[in-house]
Amino acid sequence: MAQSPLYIGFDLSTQQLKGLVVNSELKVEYIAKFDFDADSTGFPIKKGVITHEAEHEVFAPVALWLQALDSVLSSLRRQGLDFRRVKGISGAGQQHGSVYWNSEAEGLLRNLDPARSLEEQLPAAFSHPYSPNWQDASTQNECDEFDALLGGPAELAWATGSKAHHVRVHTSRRHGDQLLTEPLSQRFTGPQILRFQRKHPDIYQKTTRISLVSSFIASLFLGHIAPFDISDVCGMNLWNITEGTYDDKVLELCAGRFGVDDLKQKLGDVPEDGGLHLGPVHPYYIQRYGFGADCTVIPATGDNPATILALPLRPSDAMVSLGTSTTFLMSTPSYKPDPATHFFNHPTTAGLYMFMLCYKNGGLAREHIRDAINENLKDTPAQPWANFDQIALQTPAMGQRTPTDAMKLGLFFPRPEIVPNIRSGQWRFNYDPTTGQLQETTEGWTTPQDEARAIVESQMLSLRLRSRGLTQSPGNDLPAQPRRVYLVGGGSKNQAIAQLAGEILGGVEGVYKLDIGDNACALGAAYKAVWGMEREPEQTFEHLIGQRWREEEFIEKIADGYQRGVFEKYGQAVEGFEKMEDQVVQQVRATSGHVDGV
Ligand SMILES: Nc1ncnc2c1ncn2[C@@H]1O[C@H](COP(=O)(O)OP(=O)(O)O)[C@@H](O)[C@H]1O
Ligand SMILES: O=C(CO)[C@@H](O)[C@H](O)COP(=O)(O)O
Repeated sequence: MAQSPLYIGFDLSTQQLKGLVVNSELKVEYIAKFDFDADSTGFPIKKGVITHEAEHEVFAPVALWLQALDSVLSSLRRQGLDFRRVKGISGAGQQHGSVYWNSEAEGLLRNLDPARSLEEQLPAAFSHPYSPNWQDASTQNECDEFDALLGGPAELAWATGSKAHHVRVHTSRRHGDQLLTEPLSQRFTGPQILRFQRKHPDIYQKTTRISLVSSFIASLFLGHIAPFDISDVCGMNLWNITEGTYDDKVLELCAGRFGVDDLKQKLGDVPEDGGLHLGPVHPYYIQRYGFGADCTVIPATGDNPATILALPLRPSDAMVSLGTSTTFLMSTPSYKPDPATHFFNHPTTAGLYMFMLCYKNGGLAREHIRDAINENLKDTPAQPWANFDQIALQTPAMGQRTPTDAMKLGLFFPRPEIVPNIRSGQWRFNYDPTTGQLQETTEGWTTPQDEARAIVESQMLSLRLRSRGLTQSPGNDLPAQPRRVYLVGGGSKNQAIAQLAGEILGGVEGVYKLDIGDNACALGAAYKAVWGMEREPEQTFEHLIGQRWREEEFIEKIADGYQRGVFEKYGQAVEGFEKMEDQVVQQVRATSGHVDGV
């Protein structure tokens, strides 16, 4: 019997490259991983990047990724993958990073020699050997200019889906006698290109094309420079989402004296079809690894857009990625941009958008409280979350031991936060929902115990506050809420967090975790390749994946979602939470200068 075709999704993220192989039935057959810090040779990196403290620059050596790609392919071959079965390749790239190619690039890519590695052959193709990373914080001035250009952050968000992400003085905090500066990431590509153009005008001039990390992956497989993907291009602050074209005004600022036409050439066209056949895989891969000549390259997208492709996500579903940071993703037909959130084109489906919230304080902030509780109890169990979980579940909702108690609300940001854009710090409040009275105090708080529930509640209330305009009533007089909440990432293993996520965010059908855990974005990229290659004319991604999706094998229900009464009580808490955030932002503005809108 003929074996099923296979499809590879690559995930080129900050700290690793993964290759994940699925068959037409969406079942994972192989996974290979290259950890940049642990497995690379010859690069002075830490957590996948190089940091220049003085200028707040964070960047990655592009040659590192070349080394990683040959290594992942070799690893898949060692595992026994028959590359002749692979009919499609797609990928997921860390968002916002850019790669700068020179005039030699097309020739070098076209003439790749299978006897030599990518790392041996391609470094000469780059006009600049480094890719600015999404954690970079060197573009304060450029972000200010981007935000001011169209009238303000809200106008830039309306045009491009996001404001320029940056911070001002409020990132500084006192630690004893020292003034520590903790810049936030200014991660969108447009301001990065503007700074590059001004700082290295000669190199900018010699740059013939600019790739995103996603289109860079596709370019390596194609053997020529691939276009941007329709979703990932929205992470640049250069693409006008409603008009479906680059925004000329923003390009004018970004290109400076080199001119818009020149920049447009560097950026290239953006095809609308996320399943487009970009072309066959380059002979390098056929001869070196045994790919067939009929293997096709499909546009690679950003890692967050790829994550929503890891399942047939419906517009009323929500995904929460509980990693080092927290990201909240929804697919939605509504375009409602706001300076605190991000909108992207959906990676596969015209007429849909991806809504994203990206928080810096996720797992790390929860770990601080987990460790404080273990220390307080003088007990660090083998499962370090055991005490945190038990206490979080024993604590009543909003810490209200009796119905007349005040609700306990807090913000817990050991690192500067993106949502809201604010310096690091901790704030605790009591809130009386009957009078609307809010008071900054720790009265009635047992610290750190009460904080276990309070931090999870705080993180989930922030998600509910910012996504409520996108949810709808599922009918039967139920309040607006997601149909399902899907958890991915390291924190999705945590039963207590799952339960609180359901109580606060709702989800009429419950809270689920993906079997694939932390490989969701590589899986989404592989599914994109399946769809690109096997779709019928006009068949949507959701339809094709939905038909082949085997719920019982791929996901697990881990908690109830909507509970009448509890959800409504958290509705009152959202009001208090919003007030509290406003108050804290005002306070910080008064004491340390400018803060962006919440
Ligand atoms: N059982 C658990 N309960 C809560 N959080 C957990 C648990 N196991 C791992 N985590 C959290 O998962 C995070 C790492 O998730 P992961 O998705 O691997 O991260 P990354 O975003 O860096 O890829 C850590 O911050 C850790 O605190
Ligand atoms: O900046 C963002 C999203 O806007 C990050 O989510 C990057 O996309 C990096 O992803 P990882 O490498 O951490 O997966």
